[in-house]
Amino acid sequence: MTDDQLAETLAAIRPADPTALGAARDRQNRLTKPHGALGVLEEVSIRLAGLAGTCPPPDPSPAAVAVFAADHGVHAQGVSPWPQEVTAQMIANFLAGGAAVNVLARQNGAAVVVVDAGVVTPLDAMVPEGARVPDASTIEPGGRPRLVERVVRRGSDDISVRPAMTREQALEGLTHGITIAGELVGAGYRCLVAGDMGIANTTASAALIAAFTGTDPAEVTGLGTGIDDAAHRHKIGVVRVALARRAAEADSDGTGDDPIAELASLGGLEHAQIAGFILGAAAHRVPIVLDGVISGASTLVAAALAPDVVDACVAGHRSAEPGHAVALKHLGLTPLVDLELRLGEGSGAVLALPLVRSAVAVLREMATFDAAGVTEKSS
Ligand SMILES: Cc1cc2ncn([C@H]3O[C@H](COP(=O)(O)O)[C@@H](O)[C@H]3O)c2cc1C
Ligand SMILES: O=C(O)c1cccnc1
Repeated sequence: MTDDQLAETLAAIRPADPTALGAARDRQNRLTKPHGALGVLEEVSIRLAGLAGTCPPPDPSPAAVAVFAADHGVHAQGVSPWPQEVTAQMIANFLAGGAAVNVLARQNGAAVVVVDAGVVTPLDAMVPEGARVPDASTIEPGGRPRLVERVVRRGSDDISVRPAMTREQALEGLTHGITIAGELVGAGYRCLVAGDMGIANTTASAALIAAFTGTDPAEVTGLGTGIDDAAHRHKIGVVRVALARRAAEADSDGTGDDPIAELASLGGLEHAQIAGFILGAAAHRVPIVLDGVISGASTLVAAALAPDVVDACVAGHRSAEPGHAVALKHLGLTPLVDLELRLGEGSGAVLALPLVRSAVAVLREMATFDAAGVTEKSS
């Protein structure tokens, strides 16, 4: 069942439409500005035209941010200075509207849905009355944040000791993410944002990025929520141990070329759902704005399953985590802003939403030289 849904989604992901891409490039060059003067905004508008298959593309609005939350067994290795229960406490904060992503989403007109993908701490007493909804199709623009429960298991295993989850659990997570993207698109959202919450998830992200890009753990493992030098060295060592364990596992079971096995072994429950969410958005040809190192790592998984998924992605920002830049380079994506953020939750992506809309508005609304009667340069 889940295999079928994944196969169907992967089959639906197609490259950018070359005719719409060409039309958007041509139109950008006829707008009343020097060629290329709007820089990366031009690239974004062309990318979204290719995704929509029409030039100009539709306004990427309204937007919805799905914050996927889960806990990580590798937390036991002392890779984060924060206690694990902060993951659940932050879910309560998201639902009460008090987290950074809530403030930024309110300001930028994005709806927020929180997904429990596998948090260890029981949420019951922390969830406000009426906040739980059965699925994401009822999330309203301008409405209060809601919680959707898609718990595959309560917390992943410690990746430095054993696989984070089984292949079936990784598949189940991917499928939930695909389904949630479909529900939001069905509800009328025309731009999706993937956010994350999970204490210790920068460790699993570093492991995925090292594995998918072949980069040394020292280059992709960062300070996360803020650790000192000794803890950082230890964290790099933990990622190294996880990669060595995975390499031995792949040697013995022959899964070295299987992105789902890689995800199951080194990732987290939220990485699985975020990767599915990205695949789902791409299958529906709706833009997906990426946040920091967690969504970067998840996009590597998605791109290994369906390389054309990248044509649906916009890199909202570049996080201070070093692995993020490595992931973006591997994917060929240029981040829109670099504000030295290192938060996650979808915060950097939500900040970039006005820029994504501006990119499209320019292509839709600017006058051409012909229409405005402006003389073009002579050579
Ligand atoms: C209060 C608080 C709010 C957060 N919001 C996002 N994160 C971010 O930090 C965590 C990853 O960093 P590490 O791997 O170092 O634990 C994730 O939960 C991520 O979403 C937060 C972390 C904290 C402490
Ligand atoms: O890159 C991110 O999004 C990030 C960085 C540090 C901690 N949590 C998330």
